[in-house]
Amino acid sequence: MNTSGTDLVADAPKPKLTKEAFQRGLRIFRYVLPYRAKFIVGMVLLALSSATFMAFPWVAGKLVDAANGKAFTLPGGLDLTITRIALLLFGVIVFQGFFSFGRIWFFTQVSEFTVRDIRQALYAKFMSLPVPFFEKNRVGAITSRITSDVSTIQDTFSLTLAELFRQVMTLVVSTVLIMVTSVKLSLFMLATFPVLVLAAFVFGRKIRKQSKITQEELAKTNVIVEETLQAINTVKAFTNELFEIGRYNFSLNKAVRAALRSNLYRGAFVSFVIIGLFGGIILVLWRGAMLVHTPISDPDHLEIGQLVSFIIYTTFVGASVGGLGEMYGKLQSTLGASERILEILEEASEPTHLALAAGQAPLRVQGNIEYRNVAFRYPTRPDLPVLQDISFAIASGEKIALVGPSGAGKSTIVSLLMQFYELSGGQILIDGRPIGSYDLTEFRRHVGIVPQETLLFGGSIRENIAYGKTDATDAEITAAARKANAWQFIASFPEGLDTVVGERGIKLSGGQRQRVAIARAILKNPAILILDEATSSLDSESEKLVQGAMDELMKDRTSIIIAHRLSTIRKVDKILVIDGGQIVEQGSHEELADNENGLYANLLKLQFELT
Ligand SMILES: Nc1ncnc2c1ncn2[C@@H]1O[C@H](COP(=O)(O)OP(=O)(O)OP(=O)(O)O)[C@@H](O)[C@H]1O
Repeated sequence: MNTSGTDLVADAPKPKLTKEAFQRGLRIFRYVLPYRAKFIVGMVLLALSSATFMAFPWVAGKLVDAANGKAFTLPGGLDLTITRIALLLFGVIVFQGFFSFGRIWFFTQVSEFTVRDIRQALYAKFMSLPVPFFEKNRVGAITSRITSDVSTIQDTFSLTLAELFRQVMTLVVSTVLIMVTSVKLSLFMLATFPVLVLAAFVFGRKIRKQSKITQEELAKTNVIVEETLQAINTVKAFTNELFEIGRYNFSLNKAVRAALRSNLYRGAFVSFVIIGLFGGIILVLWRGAMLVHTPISDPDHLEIGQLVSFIIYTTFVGASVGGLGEMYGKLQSTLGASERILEILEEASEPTHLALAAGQAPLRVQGNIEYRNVAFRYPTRPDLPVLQDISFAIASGEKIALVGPSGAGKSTIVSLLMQFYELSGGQILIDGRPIGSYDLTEFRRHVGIVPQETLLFGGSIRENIAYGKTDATDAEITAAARKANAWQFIASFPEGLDTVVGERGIKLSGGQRQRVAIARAILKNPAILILDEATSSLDSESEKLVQGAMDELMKDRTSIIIAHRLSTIRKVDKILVIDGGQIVEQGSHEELADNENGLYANLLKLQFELT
């Protein structure tokens, strides 16, 4: 029994084992269906190994009887000597070994394949869920679905189910066998021993709760240490050393008190197990010995061998009663885990698809964009209108810039074009058609994005550029890198395109990362382009290279630039000035700069002063 207080699944909520919870949780079994043949073989082997396990005490009892001078005669009339019975016993064990091997092998296959399928389904689901899902749920919580919840289920398929089956079978068969041996002694045993085991189990759970309290108290003292050491300057500056020492001592004493209390229970538990459980066995032994002592003619008389088997079966009964109690907790965790997994699998996906449907012609997009009275609130903050009445039009091949203070809504405007969110009002038209009427995957293929902060995936520069077109040839990748002004720095690395970047590789500078992102977008060759300028300033050399790459990228494409440095957008066709989720001014650079009281002219002045 686990009294150490380490309860691995304690943190996950556990549903009550109701019929509904059971039925809902059982739906996870549909992932086992493809492997049902293996599952059935595993079950048969499990039954066989349990049966041989159950035969062991019986044969062992016969061996004791044979030692006692009582021959063991098989139904065919064959007398078994001590050596033969010992060999039989050995045979039983060998069979059990083989059956157990087979059971583990088959159940492992079922659980590994099932869990692989569940993980695949979950990951595919994650990929297809809409962006708001990831804003409403913490990433940690989502990833624990695919890690710890799936592991819980794996344990169930590989161990818990088999254990459950074995415990039930052991309990039933042991009870029947001892009943056959001696009804009187069985009833006596069943009235005492399992009750003691159950009491021990309940006691054990209480102790685990107590140890958890101790751990929590100890964690609190650690928080004090961590906090104060991290902010040691603040502690010293406020001369609060004594105050912190007092706080720590108080918390530590609380932890010690909790630990003492928990160990008091633990000590009591250990002595309960020793006195109670072993006492129970002694009680049964005592009753059994009395029965052995009765004359053979007495209907209740027991042979010594029978008593030996009886005692072994009794420990089996005790172990399975305790085991079933533990199983209850495990089943709860499994149901909880499978419910959480199914919940995600049943979330609505975006209408994306991975491959082009047969016979479907590739979508053509000219790149005419029109926003008509677009209003928007983020699903996570429905009370806050982020965009109101946004209307503008861009003809194919035109370039516009969005400028405005931080938090005005510029990034939001472009993320709506990607259809990451549903509009709260108004319409977006592409080539005169509502954006929602396009096939989502096909449409996104025609929109390229160079984000503010380029996240490179761990891997080579080649892989990172080819992310824009996964089947690109080396020549295409090199050409894109050249156009993006990235070739110079890539060629300067000894490993060129194979240079590993990301967590385990070299770190590229901000300007270099952006040029990789631009090369990616060039490869993708989209009709519509979104450029989110980096806020952190680059040095002038790097900026010139990035700007040149952007100009190359924007050629012949409808482009929307989110600009933070106004110097970079003088050449655009139109500038939209956004403030508080609305378009407050629009026009060319000259027009806006001339309007002295306007926001744009003010922003321009501010930037000029700063530089
Ligand atoms: N995913 C989100 N969920 C909820 N609110 C958001 C989300 N993204 C942005 N917002 C809010 O929407 C408003 C507009 O943000 P947005 O990022 O569009 O501004 P921005 O003009 O692009 O700012 P910046 O120039 O600083 O990038 C802000 O109030 C912001 O807090």
